[in-house]
Amino acid sequence: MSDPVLLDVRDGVAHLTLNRPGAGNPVSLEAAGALRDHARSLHGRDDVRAVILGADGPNFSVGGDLRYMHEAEETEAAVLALVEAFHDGVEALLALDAPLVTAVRGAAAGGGMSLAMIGDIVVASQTARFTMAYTQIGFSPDGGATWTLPRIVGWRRAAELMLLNERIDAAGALEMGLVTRVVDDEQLEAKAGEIAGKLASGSTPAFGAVRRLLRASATNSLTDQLAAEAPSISRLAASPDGREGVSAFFEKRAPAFGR
Ligand SMILES: CC(C)(COP(=O)(O)OP(=O)(O)OC[C@H]1O[C@@H](n2cnc3c(N)ncnc32)[C@H](O)[C@@H]1OP(=O)(O)O)[C@@H](O)C(=O)NCCC(=O)NCCSC(=O)/C=C1/CC=CC=CO1
Repeated sequence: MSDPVLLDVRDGVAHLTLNRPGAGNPVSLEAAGALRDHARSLHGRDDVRAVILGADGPNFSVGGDLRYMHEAEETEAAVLALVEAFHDGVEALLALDAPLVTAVRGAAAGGGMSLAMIGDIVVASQTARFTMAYTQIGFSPDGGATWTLPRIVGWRRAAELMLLNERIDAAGALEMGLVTRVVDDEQLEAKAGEIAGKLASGSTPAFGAVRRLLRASATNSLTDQLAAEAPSISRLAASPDGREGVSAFFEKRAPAFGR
């Protein structure tokens, strides 16, 4: 059987593609493991300066593979194994300096929605529809959704998404701030590629610092955050990219980062 998640690196951008289109790209044990392994393989690669996580077919992902969970003999152990593989993949993506663009068409349900939400930039097509889905089958969320969603849309709306499981269409997702860009269905890959391409020509260490600082801000006090920002900016200012950025400013040219 083909790889449930494809990886292709070209022009500084790693393309991760969920590849079970006929089944709606469920997060199966195989898919979670493949996502984790591919994400880990990107670590230490200087040629990866942005990542796009998208999906083949009409749906981004219907979420955790309910058939696997339903048929498991030891349900708790089986679901834990699946969630741990899934979470290892999420952690591996979050640990990269390279920013993450998620590209969503069709359904992003349960773990599929959680996965879409870890993008730094989330692009949706007109067909996108999001639902937390978990509690309607008696589950609690995973994939970091109880962390990301309150920070993206606020506690009140996050609670509603997780308790009522309403389907949010692309316009609703844009209005709520779940996504920042909605494009025609046939434009989705091009728009995600355009954004990732722009990010890939930027300063990857600076983007990595932004990702870490933003996440740390969720639990840091302002004093702690100031203490984290100071060594970060000073280290980056003295780095090759920082020096190039400032030189380019004075020379009135575009900076050439990380080459
Ligand atoms: C909103 C839907 C995602 C899409 O609705 P619709 O387009 O109307 O399609 P359907 O007719 O409902 O479904 C098409 C077929 O796909 C099967 N299917 C749908 N979801 C799943 C799934 N999650 N696992 C397995 N199979 C699924 C569905 O049975 C249909 O098959 P048949 O044609 O053979 O009948 C809608 O489908 C929907 O609401 N789906 C359920 C969403 C859901 O509950 N997802 C799981 C939430 S829990 C979770 O995500 C948990 C984890 C745990 C572990 C690790 C990782 C992630 O998450």
